[in-house]
Amino acid sequence: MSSSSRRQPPLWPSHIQYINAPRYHPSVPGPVRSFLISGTNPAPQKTPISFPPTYLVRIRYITEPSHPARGQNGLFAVRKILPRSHIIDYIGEVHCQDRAGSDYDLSLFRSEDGDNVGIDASVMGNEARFVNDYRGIRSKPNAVFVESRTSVQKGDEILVSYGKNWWRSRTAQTNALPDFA
Ligand SMILES: C[S@@+](CC[C@H](N)C(=O)[O-])C[C@H]1O[C@@H](n2cnc3c(N)ncnc32)[C@H](O)[C@@H]1O
Repeated sequence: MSSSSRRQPPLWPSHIQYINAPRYHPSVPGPVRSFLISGTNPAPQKTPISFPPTYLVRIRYITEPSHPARGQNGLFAVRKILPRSHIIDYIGEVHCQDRAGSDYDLSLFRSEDGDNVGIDASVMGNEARFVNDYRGIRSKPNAVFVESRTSVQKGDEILVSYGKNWWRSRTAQTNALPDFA
């Protein structure tokens, strides 16, 4: 199945576009885009990079009363995931804008020219956009945005740390959770 024909997964929200490869916002300068697409090669790559589907996780609606993201979705393991496994790529819209209001925006890097490059999955993305932060759920994350840190058991929710700054900028949630600085 080609990357463009892959179907969206169960429970995918109808108002969010499901994508299999990053999209580039016009705010991303050409050299930054070339770097991201083809490493150090400045020549734009004609064929977009496609990312393989994941068979390790699925989206699940959270109903547990004690879960701080109850009424939202989370990403859960469908089989045991060994330490250091690649779980899923975080795909979304690559941009160089201030998107402080987005809860789905990851900072990628700062370019030599000072562009802050982010990847925002608020309006388009893949299953990775449903990864929750571990706070209030487990004592520590079981994954990082680079590689799996510990083994993950079948049925476990995939949990990362969004970082203290992310939570500090959202004071309402921070007040509700105990273990922030
Ligand atoms: C990237 S989204 C994660 C997916 C989200 N649960 C959903 O269904 O779209 C980030 C949002 O999830 C919620 N969230 C994630 N981790 C949380 C946690 N530990 N406690 C409370 N809310 C959390 C917050 O509403 C946050 O703004």
